[in-house]
Amino acid sequence: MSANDQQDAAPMPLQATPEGKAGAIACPQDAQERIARNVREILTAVGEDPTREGLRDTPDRVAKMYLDVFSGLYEDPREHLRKQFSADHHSGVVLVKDIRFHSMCEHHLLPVFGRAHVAYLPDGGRLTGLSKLARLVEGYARRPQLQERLTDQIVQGMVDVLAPRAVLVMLEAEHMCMSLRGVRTPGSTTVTTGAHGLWAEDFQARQEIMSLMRG
Ligand SMILES: Nc1nc2c(ncn2[C@@H]2O[C@H](COP(=O)(O)OP(=O)(O)OP(=O)(O)O)[C@@H](O)[C@H]2O)c(=O)[nH]1
Ligand SMILES: [Zn+2]
Repeated sequence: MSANDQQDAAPMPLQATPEGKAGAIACPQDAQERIARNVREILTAVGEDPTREGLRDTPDRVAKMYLDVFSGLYEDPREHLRKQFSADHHSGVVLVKDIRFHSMCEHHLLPVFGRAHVAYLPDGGRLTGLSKLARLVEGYARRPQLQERLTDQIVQGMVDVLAPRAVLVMLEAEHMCMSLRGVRTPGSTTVTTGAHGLWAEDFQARQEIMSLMRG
């Protein structure tokens, strides 16, 4: 592959998922002010004084924080994959391991963090930039999420844009809602996988990629 091979892929229409959540939504104009107002209310409700010096700017800080950690709602992460290269004759596995990500559990709005391993088998015609796979993970992670949905959206995003022969995604993550509160099991890790194409159908082939991911 040479630098001259780099090209923008022809735009292809992206299908909305049944939940309509794969793409971008518009950020409400008054989001910052509304979040801040409600954080002030939470502080008051727990018996704090939101006007004391240390808390005075907290509602605004928290509002900015939420708009940052949920910024993936306002982009279609699949757009990153449109930057493509001609694959020449490469038809082997492309695996990006250990993509660190942070997300937010949609049940408790507490952080989920871990590593994503993302692999695909190009169709012989299309490769995307390696960093774009990490950007895809990041875009879907920066939303209120379930780990299973995050996994599936990453798989589907790659299928939608790259039309690969196979995709395998594995996420290993710790949920603060399980360590900080509730059952209180710090250090436990949840592993989820999602597969498409050859790696969904062929157990042996899937095991080979999983051992590369874990190796
Ligand atoms: N499947 C799945 N469950 C999740 C995820 N994040 C959090 N949960 C779970 O969502 C569940 C919510 O259960 P509820 O009983 O409604 O809430 P809760 O009373 O706060 O539950 P506890 O966490 O058990 O105290 C909990 O079991 C969480 O562990 C996720 O990404 N995937
Ligand atoms: Zn949770």
